[in-house]
Amino acid sequence: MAETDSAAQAATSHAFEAEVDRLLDLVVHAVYSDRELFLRELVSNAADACEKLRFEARRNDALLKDDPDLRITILPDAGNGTLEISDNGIGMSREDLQQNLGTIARSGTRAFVEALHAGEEAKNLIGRFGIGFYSAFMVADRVEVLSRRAGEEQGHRWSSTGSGAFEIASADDAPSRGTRVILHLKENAREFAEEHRLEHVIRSHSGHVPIPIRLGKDGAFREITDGSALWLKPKSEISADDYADFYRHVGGQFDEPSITIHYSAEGRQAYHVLLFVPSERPFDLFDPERKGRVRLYVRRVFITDEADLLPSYLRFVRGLVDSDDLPLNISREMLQESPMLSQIKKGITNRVVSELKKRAEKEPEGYLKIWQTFGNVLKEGLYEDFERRGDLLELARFRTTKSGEDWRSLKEIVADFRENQSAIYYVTADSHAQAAASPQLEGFRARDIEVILLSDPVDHFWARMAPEFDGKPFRSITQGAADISNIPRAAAAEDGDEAPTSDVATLAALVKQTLGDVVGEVRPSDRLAESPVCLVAKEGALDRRLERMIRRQENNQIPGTAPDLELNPRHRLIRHLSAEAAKGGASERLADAAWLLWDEAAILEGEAPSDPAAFAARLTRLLLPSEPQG
Ligand SMILES: Nc1ncnc2c1ncn2[C@@H]1O[C@H](COP(=O)(O)OP(=O)(O)OP(=O)(O)O)[C@@H](O)[C@H]1O
Repeated sequence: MAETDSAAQAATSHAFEAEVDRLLDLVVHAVYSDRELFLRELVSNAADACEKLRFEARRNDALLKDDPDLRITILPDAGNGTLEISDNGIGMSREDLQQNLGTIARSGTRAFVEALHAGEEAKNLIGRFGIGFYSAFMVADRVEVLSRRAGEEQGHRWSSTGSGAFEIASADDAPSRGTRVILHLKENAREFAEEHRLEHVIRSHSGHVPIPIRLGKDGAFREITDGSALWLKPKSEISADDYADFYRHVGGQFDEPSITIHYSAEGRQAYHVLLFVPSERPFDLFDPERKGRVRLYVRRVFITDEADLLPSYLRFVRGLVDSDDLPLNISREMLQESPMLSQIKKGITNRVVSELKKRAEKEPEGYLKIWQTFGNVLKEGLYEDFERRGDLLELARFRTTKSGEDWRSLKEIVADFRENQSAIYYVTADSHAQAAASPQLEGFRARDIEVILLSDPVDHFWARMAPEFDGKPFRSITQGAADISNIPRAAAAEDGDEAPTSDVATLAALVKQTLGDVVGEVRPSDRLAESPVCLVAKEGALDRRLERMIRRQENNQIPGTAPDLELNPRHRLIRHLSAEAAKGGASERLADAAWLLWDEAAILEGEAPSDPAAFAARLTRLLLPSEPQG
């Protein structure tokens, strides 16, 4: 047999991947008060290994063979200062050991390393991301892993002191199936060889792992947890702590769940659901893949956490679904097509959305925290899930020109509509401050019309698809003609005089003639109060800020659309220039002024003048006292 030849027998030494080495160096030296969490990580791995075996045994029950009862065993030895965590799960081959325990395969650990690069301190991060297997080195100065992959003849020993390298050798004392992780405890971590300490840690962090855990001493074993499925127990028997503990195991999270959703569906299909909305952002929330991690079980057998049971805008939800009806031998490919699974997806998506709505109604403050944490992910649903768009709009909370530090729902915004107001107005920008400083807001403020201030990148996308809420369309205030002239101005007394309409029309025509095709239309504005000018995207064109964002992404390869320029007839400058235009017609001075108005509007948008040299020359000409005549 190939495995028993002398090459395979030899011990080999391998360097840790550079990132692991760096990570271990930090872990070994970290003064981290919650280091007991190493046990949860190792128990979680052992449980996963048992669940993987159960999955593979669906097709090949010989794998379970003479040892069908899956279990995790914790074996302390205070005399020798060791602690062993063993399982009779899937086990690891030589290649598995080398690959899994020498590199960074795990997304949580990768996120940890990235945050370290970003300058955060290791001890603050361990609690937030977890570092999986490598956390063993918080309490051990040497770790041995003896493992035999289910169905393979040869077992192996992996060992390391956590600095630089690890060794792998063939080992006859490996378990007949599964893995033994042996920790040689550091002097200051001997407490983890004490039975009562271990029992406490297991109960408080791993009490609901769905594989039984037993604690051994002198050849005798005591069952600490029975591995029963928490999700199948009646709610009345489960405490908040039980749920939180299970959530951390199943979700790989370290916080408290903010919503727990536990129910069984009956009827056309029977399935059991235990889902959690976290209170903190999972580290992989903005992974480009945008995948969720809800686990799928079939009759208590873990099948996969890649079944995409929820739409990607709910990817922050953690937990599991256990189906009574799906066939146990379903392949991952068949899952994609399964109508039964689509029904489950629909059912649980509706349930999560309705639980969020319930929370929003019953506990608005708690809900607001959830929105602040996950709102920018939920908003992706506004353009991805048309069916539930109405529900998601109800869930949305916004900062507006009237909200101050508070957040407003669309229902509240519509309830406070001004007389004659027919649309929900919004402005998008790269930041909240920039949105709030938009000159286009002035006319809306003067009329006391509330405008939603949007500054998440995702806002540019959903808002422009112009959905409606409660029959009211959404309108960007930086786009199209403003239809607010029939809403009375609240601060009419403070307004200056308006330039005569015909004078403004003359000025507008002159500006258009001077600027030519760079500008769309030039017209008097309703939306301004303090600023003399502003730019507005054409109706039907892209919103200006979205266009700018897309142009930046495409390296300005796509042509922009010429925006309209609006003039504020109440502004002294426009009054003055209108009068001058009406009196004298075109002049070099008015041509300079036309271009400067255009540049001023761009500057108000946070853009640079299109031709800085020409801008500077015109400004200089205007600032110089006029040359004496004759
Ligand atoms: N007891 C074990 N039995 C079998 N394989 C194991 C065991 N412990 C660890 N492994 C393997 O080592 C890999 C790395 O483990 P580690 O704890 O670092 O991350 P992880 O468990 O994959 O992370 P995550 O919790 O994100 O799934 C595991 O994915 C698994 O393949």
